[in-house]
Amino acid sequence: MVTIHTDHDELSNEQFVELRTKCLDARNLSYSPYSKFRVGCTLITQSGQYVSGANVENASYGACICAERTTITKALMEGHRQMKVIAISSDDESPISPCGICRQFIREFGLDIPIYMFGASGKYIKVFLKDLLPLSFGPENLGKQPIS
Ligand SMILES: O=c1ccn([C@H]2C[C@H](O)[C@@H](CO)O2)c(=O)[nH]1
Ligand SMILES: [Zn+2]
Repeated sequence: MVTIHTDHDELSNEQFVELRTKCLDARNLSYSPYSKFRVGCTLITQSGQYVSGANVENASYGACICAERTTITKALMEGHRQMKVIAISSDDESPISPCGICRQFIREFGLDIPIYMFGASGKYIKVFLKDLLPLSFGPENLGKQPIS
């Protein structure tokens, strides 16, 4: 069973509120004319910076990119290499969970990354990557450390 957390222990109250606001706002960045399913994402880097993104769809449906991967790629291209937490939101009241490909993408940053999932009204759950992707394949299997 996945352990579901309801704390935000690794963040101050201010950081948590900012994360929630930015993550819900990030839905406005979504380009999702096909599914009309807006997903926002915000991550906090180890240095405390916030990076946001959203899902980007394409007329060739298979080319769609999830919010998590646009955001992580944006952060990497801006020079950030370590993330403290990542958060996602949608227009659903129930928090949504990252898809399999995004779980693997987050895995590159370590097993202990907290993933916040916000419902549209701000209620949330938190899970750890290792619980969403048990027995995962990662950089260590290729003799590498998580991105740093
Ligand atoms: O965690 C998720 C789940 C889905 N989507 C996007 C992909 C697609 O654009 C739309 C519907 O699947 O939602 C994300 O961005 N993140
Ligand atoms: Zn995904």
